[in-house]
Amino acid sequence: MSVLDDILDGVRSDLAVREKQTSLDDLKRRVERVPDPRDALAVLRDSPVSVIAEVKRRSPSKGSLAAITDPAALAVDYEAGGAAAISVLTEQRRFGGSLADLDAVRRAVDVPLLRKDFVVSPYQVFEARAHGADIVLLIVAALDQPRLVGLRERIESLGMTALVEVHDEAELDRALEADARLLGVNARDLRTLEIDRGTFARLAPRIPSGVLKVAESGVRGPHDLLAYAAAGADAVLVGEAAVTGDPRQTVADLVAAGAHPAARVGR
Ligand SMILES: O=C(O)c1ccccc1NCC(=O)[C@H](O)[C@H](O)COP(=O)(O)O
Repeated sequence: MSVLDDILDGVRSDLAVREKQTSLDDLKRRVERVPDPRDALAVLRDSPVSVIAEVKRRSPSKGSLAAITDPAALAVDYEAGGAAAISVLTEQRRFGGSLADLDAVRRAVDVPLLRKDFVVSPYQVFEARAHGADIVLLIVAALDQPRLVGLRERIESLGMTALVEVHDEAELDRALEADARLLGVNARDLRTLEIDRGTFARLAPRIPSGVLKVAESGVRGPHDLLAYAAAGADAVLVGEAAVTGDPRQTVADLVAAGAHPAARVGR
């Protein structure tokens, strides 16, 4: 069984428990009391290369990354550093995240929030909206095509934006067929956990110009952002480097690199 399959098994078990605790109707009622989602596409388009910083406690590839006792304080640092959006990992078993983290971050910052999880059901989309997310991750490798399309439509019908994540050419074709408007290319192979930073440059030429491109994973510092930018990235998603260093400074350095004229080369 691959790491991704193992994660998905756990996600489905945990989801079944939550569905028993809170009905879909209750979730929908909660959604009605939550302010409208932010226009994440407009925000991400606002600077040459935007930075999405991630609240990431641990990971299957690295184990524990940082003792994040206060996710809200971390998010405030990210926002102060200039992050255009913040990604909150809500998967519990392998990443140590939770919807409580999403709530805490939502209360603390105003930038768009990404619910970063392994979404397989409309219930999780309603959860994301009820807990203040503006963007929801859809991982193509975790979904068959009808489900991918259905979830993307559900996310957009609730006013949110779908970040559709791919890792290879076949997944990219499926994402485009599903009308993805915000597309993430993950350098990390979720089945083997290997990182290949060349993945973005390989796939980017096949992505239509109207689609916003996010380079995910493996960003260690400004040099990686500039390399992704040169290959056409509109935004980068950074987790490990942000939580293991000085979060505010790390993000500020990336934001400065993303705003530099050199970041425009190749775009
Ligand atoms: O991070 C992992 O080990 C991982 C393993 C299996 C599935 C997903 C995983 N990570 C999710 C991500 O895509 C990253 O958290 C995100 O792109 C940031 O990556 P990084 O900057 O390399 O921490």
